[in-house]
Amino acid sequence: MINIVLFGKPGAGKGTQAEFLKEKYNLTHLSTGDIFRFNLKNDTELGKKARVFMDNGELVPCEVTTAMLIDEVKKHPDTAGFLFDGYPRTINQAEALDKFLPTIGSSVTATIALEADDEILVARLLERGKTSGRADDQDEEKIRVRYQEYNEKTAPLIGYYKEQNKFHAVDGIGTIEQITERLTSVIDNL
Ligand SMILES: Nc1ncnc2c1ncn2[C@@H]1O[C@H](COP(=O)(O)OP(=O)(O)O)[C@@H](O)[C@H]1O
Repeated sequence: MINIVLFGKPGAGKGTQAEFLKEKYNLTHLSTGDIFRFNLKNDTELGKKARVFMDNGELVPCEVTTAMLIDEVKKHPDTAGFLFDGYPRTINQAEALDKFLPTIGSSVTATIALEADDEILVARLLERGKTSGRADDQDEEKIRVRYQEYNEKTAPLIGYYKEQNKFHAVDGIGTIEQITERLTSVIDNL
């Protein structure tokens, strides 16, 4: 089983690249952002718990997110592997994943970060906000909160995975195809 964690700031292109990578490597794509948005749209209990945080650009509490993620993983017992997109986003979540995966005889294979400058990313998000309907993409203030959340809570994961020799970085600026190629070459050399 191969488990890849796609890592990057909001707007870095995780979702776009995940679409290609899941096909190429036959992986199950789990995007916590997408799962939350699905629950918001359908007004489920989970959606109700997540809405305030998401709308403000804050992280949803870890217990809620981790329970949801584990539920999703368990739905795919026969998969060739997972492509985690948007999870883990805190050290607490990374530890939870490292504790959970061995219970299904697995572990994180590698973390790949898509890197890009904040200015480029904020512009991308505002552009996406024009069509995505996402409340958190339409307001520069909320985007700023997401970057703050990233810097405070998510960035420390770089050190966490470096210590395990599982961290790889890829330049996230270029055409979609170029970036897919860069990611593919990292995965092929794992
Ligand atoms: N692992 C997570 N832990 C807590 N909250 C999360 C997590 N993943 C997604 N969310 C919530 O869903 C929102 C949107 O997620 P996503 O689409 O992945 O964001 P982005 O485009 O900012 O990377 C986040 O701002 C957060 O509120």
